[in-house]
Amino acid sequence: MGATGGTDGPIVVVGPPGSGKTTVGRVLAERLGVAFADADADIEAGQGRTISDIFAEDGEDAFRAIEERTIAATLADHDGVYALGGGAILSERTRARLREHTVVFLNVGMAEGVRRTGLSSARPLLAGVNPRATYKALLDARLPLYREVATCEVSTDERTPDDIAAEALRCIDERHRSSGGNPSTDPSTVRST
Ligand SMILES: Nc1ncnc2c1ncn2[C@@H]1O[C@H](COP(=O)(O)OP(=O)(O)OP(=O)(O)O)[C@@H](O)[C@H]1O
Ligand SMILES: O=C(O)C1=C[C@@H](O)[C@@H](O)[C@H](O)C1
Ligand SMILES: [Mg+2]
Repeated sequence: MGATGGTDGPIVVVGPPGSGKTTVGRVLAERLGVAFADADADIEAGQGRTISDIFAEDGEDAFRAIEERTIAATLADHDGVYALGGGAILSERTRARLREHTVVFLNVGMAEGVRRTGLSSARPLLAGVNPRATYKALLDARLPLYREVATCEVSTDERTPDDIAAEALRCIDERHRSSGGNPSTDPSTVRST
């Protein structure tokens, strides 16, 4: 039985860097009284090094392989709220696994996403010379993939994490009622924007 009592496994939170997956995911878990897990944090703990170091030492492909394995293991044995890394949905195998789960897509506009992520070197993909152009390219490429896996889409611009979490919970409840508790029976995403 999953975190909302509807489906097995965790409620999964996806979205671009800075969309608030970690921040809102924690609020969602608190409201549901369940555990929170974060794929980026689990990868760093498992590897004993930062994501920036993994990218620098082993490259992005190696990071993606670790990420895919880490997520598969947690999807199978965690029942709380689970925030994925921003690029986790690039993996076709991960997207296929997410079909069995309730997935909240936190959307963010380019200006706000760039503002929230700043120039932090903790996000190696955005650490280049033109983070604005990089962020736009990333959003353009990934938006269809976030939407492919999403059960609910919630816009996060100009809203507090509490407000976003409440909207996500309303959407999840609505979906469970209309689909008899199984997100895979109705693939259409409910957009709460
Ligand atoms: N709704 C919001 N309004 C304003 N600021 C926010 C909101 N949600 C998150 N933030 C801020 O934006 C920054 C990024 O948030 P957070 O780390 O939760 O994003 P993330 O999606 O987990 O990013 P990443 O993909 O890098 O893990 C943080 O400084 C956080 O405090
Ligand atoms: O958007 C991305 O591709 C990434 C986002 C972060 O959450 C980390 O998983 C890593 O920096 C890669
Ligand atoms: Mg995060």
